[in-house]
Amino acid sequence: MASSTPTNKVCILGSGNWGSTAARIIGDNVQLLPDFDNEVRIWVYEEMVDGKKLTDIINTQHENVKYLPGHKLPANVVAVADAVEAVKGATHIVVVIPHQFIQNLLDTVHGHTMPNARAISLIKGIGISNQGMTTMTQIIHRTLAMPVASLSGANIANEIAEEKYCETTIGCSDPDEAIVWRSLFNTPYFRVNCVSDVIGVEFCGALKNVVAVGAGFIDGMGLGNNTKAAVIRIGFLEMRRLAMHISGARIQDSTFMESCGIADVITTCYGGRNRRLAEEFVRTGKPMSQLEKELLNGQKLQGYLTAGEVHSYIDGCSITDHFPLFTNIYRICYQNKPPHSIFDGLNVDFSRDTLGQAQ
Ligand SMILES: NC(=O)c1ccc[n+]([C@@H]2O[C@H](COP(=O)([O-])OP(=O)(O)OC[C@H]3O[C@@H](n4cnc5c(N)ncnc54)[C@H](O)[C@@H]3O)[C@@H](O)[C@H]2O)c1
Ligand SMILES: O=P(O)(O)OC[C@H](O)CO
Repeated sequence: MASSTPTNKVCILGSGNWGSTAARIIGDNVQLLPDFDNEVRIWVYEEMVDGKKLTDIINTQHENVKYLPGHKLPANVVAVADAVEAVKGATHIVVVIPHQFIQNLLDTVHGHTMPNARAISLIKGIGISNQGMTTMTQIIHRTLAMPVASLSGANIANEIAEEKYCETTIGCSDPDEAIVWRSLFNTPYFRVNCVSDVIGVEFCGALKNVVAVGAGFIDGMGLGNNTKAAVIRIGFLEMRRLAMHISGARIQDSTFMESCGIADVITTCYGGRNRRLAEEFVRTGKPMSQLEKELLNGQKLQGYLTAGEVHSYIDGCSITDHFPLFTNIYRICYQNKPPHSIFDGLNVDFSRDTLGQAQ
């Protein structure tokens, strides 16, 4: 009996630590989904590794030896250096690059995507524009004019590549689309829960990186678990307050109780790169950008950039008094304030929210 031709095809834009881990999952899952083409193209920001192109290494060794060493990628994951070539024929586009590079990439593929394509953002970061704060799904939708979902959770990529059980959250406003995205990502060790709150999911993912920087400062000062728990609690409340201020009724409070919310704040404040380098920042006094170059082998930090972006927004709205932790973290990162100043003014009453919603 002739098998029907698959109507769907996945492309992954980004091949860092998380992009490569997502490729392992999706590469395996499409082989179980008759509606999906077996080939999954992954766009690689081309670079030379030990004298060879990273795309050639991935396509011959089936391993991203730089960003996810020690874990094989399924052979149906094909590395492509040209982003336009990567999105050709793709109906499902997974966007997973550090947020600082998003607009360039979208401008490159603009006009080359399929009319029926849709996207999902795995990025943890926000954008600042004349219109205020924008999420990654809003930026993708604005540039590529397609439906966009979000995925975020307590998801340290290396642990997922080792197939250690965890959860994640997909935010998708269309329930039918949510089922398809779930089928691409869900595995016995990577459990997906879908909610309809697209931007709530991504605000959680972006803002937790600022809290992670604060947690790293606490570790750098050697202050212990109770102090870190206080920073996590206050940070979580500031995340929620800022997201609600910006997007109000469009965000569901229950989203903060999903993996993308409380669970991610916890994992990131104990196991993430942003936490680790913030600890080094306190111990060595070196700038974050220098530590990123020295210690991450090409991987990128989002937290200290997001602290700057959040500050530019809340300062522009004259609401820094409502966000003392975010403000202190910004000043320690960028204004040479001492790490201990993280505790300045942490006496905001979150039980009576007088901030209101942005107009
Ligand atoms: N690594 C994790 O554990 C993890 C987990 C969940 C979410 N995320 C999020 O996923 C997103 C991607 O992070 P990652 O961990 O996959 O990447 P990464 O930090 O491991 O790697 C950096 C990537 O950026 C690419 N790059 C470098 N310069 C570039 C440029 N000028 N233009 C485009 N790309 C360039 C590199 O080739 C590399 O693929 C981030 O928003 C991150 O917060 C990461
Ligand atoms: O390593 P980080 O700090 O970028 O955090 C990784 C993930 O976002 C944790 O969920």
